[in-house]
Amino acid sequence: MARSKKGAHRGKGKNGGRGGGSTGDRDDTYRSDVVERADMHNERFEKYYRAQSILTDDEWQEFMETMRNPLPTTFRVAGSRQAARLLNGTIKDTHVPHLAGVVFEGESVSPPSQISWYPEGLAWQFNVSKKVLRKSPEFKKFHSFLVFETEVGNISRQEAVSMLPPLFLEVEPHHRVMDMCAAPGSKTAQLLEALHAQDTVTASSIPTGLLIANDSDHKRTHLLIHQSARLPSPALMVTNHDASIYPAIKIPSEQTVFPSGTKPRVAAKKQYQLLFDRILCDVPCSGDGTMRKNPGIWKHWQPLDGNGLHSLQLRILQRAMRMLKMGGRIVYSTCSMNPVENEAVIAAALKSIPGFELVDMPNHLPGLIHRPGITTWKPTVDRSIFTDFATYEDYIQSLPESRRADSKMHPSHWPPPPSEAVELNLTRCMRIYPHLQDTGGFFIAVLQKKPVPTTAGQTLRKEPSEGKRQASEVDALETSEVKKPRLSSDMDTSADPQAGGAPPADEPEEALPDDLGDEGAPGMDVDANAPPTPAETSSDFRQRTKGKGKAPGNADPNFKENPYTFISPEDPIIQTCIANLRLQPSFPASNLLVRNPAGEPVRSLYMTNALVKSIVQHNDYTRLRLVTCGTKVIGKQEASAEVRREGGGADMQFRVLGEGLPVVLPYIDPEAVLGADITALKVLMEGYYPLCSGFGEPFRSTIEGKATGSYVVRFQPGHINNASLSHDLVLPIWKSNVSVTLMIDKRAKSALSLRVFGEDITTAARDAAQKKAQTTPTPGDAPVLQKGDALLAVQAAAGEAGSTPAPVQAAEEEVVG
Ligand SMILES: C[S@@+](CC[C@H](N)C(=O)[O-])C[C@H]1O[C@@H](n2cnc3c(N)ncnc32)[C@H](O)[C@@H]1O
Repeated sequence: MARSKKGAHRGKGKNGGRGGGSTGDRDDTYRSDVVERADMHNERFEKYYRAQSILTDDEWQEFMETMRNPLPTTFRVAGSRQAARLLNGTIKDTHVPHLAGVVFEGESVSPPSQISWYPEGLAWQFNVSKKVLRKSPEFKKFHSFLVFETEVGNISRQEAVSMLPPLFLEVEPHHRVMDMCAAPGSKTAQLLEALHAQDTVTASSIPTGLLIANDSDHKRTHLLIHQSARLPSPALMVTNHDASIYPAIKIPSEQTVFPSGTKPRVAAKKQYQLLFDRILCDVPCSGDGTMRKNPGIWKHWQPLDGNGLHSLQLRILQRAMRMLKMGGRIVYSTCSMNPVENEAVIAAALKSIPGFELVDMPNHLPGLIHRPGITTWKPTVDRSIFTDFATYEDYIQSLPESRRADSKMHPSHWPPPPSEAVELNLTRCMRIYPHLQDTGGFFIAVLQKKPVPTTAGQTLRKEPSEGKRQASEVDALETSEVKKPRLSSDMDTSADPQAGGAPPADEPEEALPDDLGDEGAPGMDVDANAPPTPAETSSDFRQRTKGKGKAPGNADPNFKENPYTFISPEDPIIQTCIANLRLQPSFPASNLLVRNPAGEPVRSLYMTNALVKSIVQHNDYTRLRLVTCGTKVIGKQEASAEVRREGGGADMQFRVLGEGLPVVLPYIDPEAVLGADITALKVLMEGYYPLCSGFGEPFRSTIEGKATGSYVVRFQPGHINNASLSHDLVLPIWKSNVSVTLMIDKRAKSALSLRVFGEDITTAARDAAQKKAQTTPTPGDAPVLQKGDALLAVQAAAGEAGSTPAPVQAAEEEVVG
């Protein structure tokens, strides 16, 4: 077996809670090494939640019983909407009918079913044992399909409730979106998909909006990069900050949307603070809603974790509120059922920053069953679940004076007085309990920033500022004044200018000062668009035109990422790329950047949209702690020895990368895209370097007539034997002297092969099968597979590349978990 079925279980994540965890998702913080059912008890848990009266006595048993049952397997068809629809069609019309009527050991097994509330039926669930997945040929095959499509990012294995928050944000392609606590990134992927709603099956759109995915854990930001590589986006930035003190981001006036009536004095300023239309606060929490997936929590759960996280959760939400545009929306979510992490945070945030309201969205997702937020609760002041103090004052009075200052409890742990709770509309929050729809436990609140009416027809024109710097938010001129949060000393952020401390009540709105000294616009204004002079070397030219997203001063010396350097469109290498790749004049060449200390286009070119470029150019990337931005589109192809011998290579250095092709495709001259059919695709699948002479006509003549280099091929829909290509497929190839290579990752190739040909016909699969045949162990003595072996195991599972029993089990644990 790949891992032990028994053993100790870690009970707490980072940051004192689910900090590293997430509902579902590929997240190992609370690895669910199996806990015996008999051990699924925790007196403190029961006592605490009984005291909260969140459920009736009748429901309590059902709730507790469901908490002890394993979760169904759930997944979401991911990627751009059109592509997702196609794959969903395959699941619905091909896989599910095959799985209907399966009988295993005398019992019928239900096929996957669509999650009723997920839009367009793109999310699924099924509840079958590992034994069925292993032994039933039909389910084994379906499982292989899931493993492959998960590997290449077309399917996201995600807990059902974890899919909810992005659906309540209703992101549109022009929105400026912030995901405050984003790693590992399953919700980030959903937000990106919404930003890319205009994508087609083959081509990506370039949204005018923006998604910043942030996480305070540097290592985990790399999970975000991995996750988002599945939907390459020029509109993405990944940052590494403590969300509760997220810095103000500057944007120039041309990226600012001025509401009508903006004072000329304000509009004339050069820089403003970027405000967001949508912010997700999926905050670190104690995670007791994930107990079904992470049964180790049973052993360690205690309510002081929730008490301890409350302050951080509140500060993150308050920071989000200060970065929101008027009319903008925040979704606050946790996978905890504890009111101290939920309604208490919402109530304290609403009280500390006026001008916000909870949005009532009970029927937003028809079919979703949830309960209203609660208006009163009983925090415990110690581990023994002492919940008898009705107010903070009662509690603090009970302490000897000498201990009061050390208390970890805050007034905001307690519920507001009943009339205030009604005023705050806390019942508009949404609570999801496991027994309602066989899910994990979850909490969601949707907040909106509203204009604050003052006298007839007028609104307050007060803006929050970034501490002493008076950074204002011109996008939201008509917002409320922001009061200093009523937090106790350890939560008070006003001393930190980046934490958004509140301005004096009468501070007028101000744009950021034009003269930012060390943070002014970087070097692109140095005649960057003048073409290279005849005397100038490429390198000189680059020095002159460099537009690094880095400014001196204010920089964070501990931030070690490479700088971001925008390359001038006139750069000789860019010009060569444009010519060789046949990119049309509309190609946004000025949005290409490189990431290396020298700022030279030596390996990969990334593409951003205009807004991301603007942010990179107007902010010190070390202050932003920018881990990545945009998406890789063009990469250097080392010329083969053969090409170099022939004197070639210099002109052929760059090619469109497979991952960047959807972004670049709309700009490639259609005449330059080669046409082919499913037969040519089969040849390219079956060999690493098939000879040009091995293709049928007309593709053979087309490709034989081409010089060495990078090309893009559009495969038309069609059928051969049992294989079927139902839609256009566009892929990059590399033509050498006499052969051709499909330039996609071997896992993507295998997934594609399974989808189109019904089996893995790739060379990698054949090689793997051969290798396995030579080393097949005797049953019972099988090797433990590593993560990267999963594909191999899947081939075995699907019976397509030899079969050994143990690796199949390993693959199951990768996906079914
Ligand atoms: C519940 S998880 C987020 C899950 C994520 N939204 C998803 O759907 O994949 C909470 C995340 O918050 C991060 N985190 C903890 N404290 C933070 C802070 N102060 N600022 C930003 N992120 C923080 C943790 O590293 C963790 O990745």
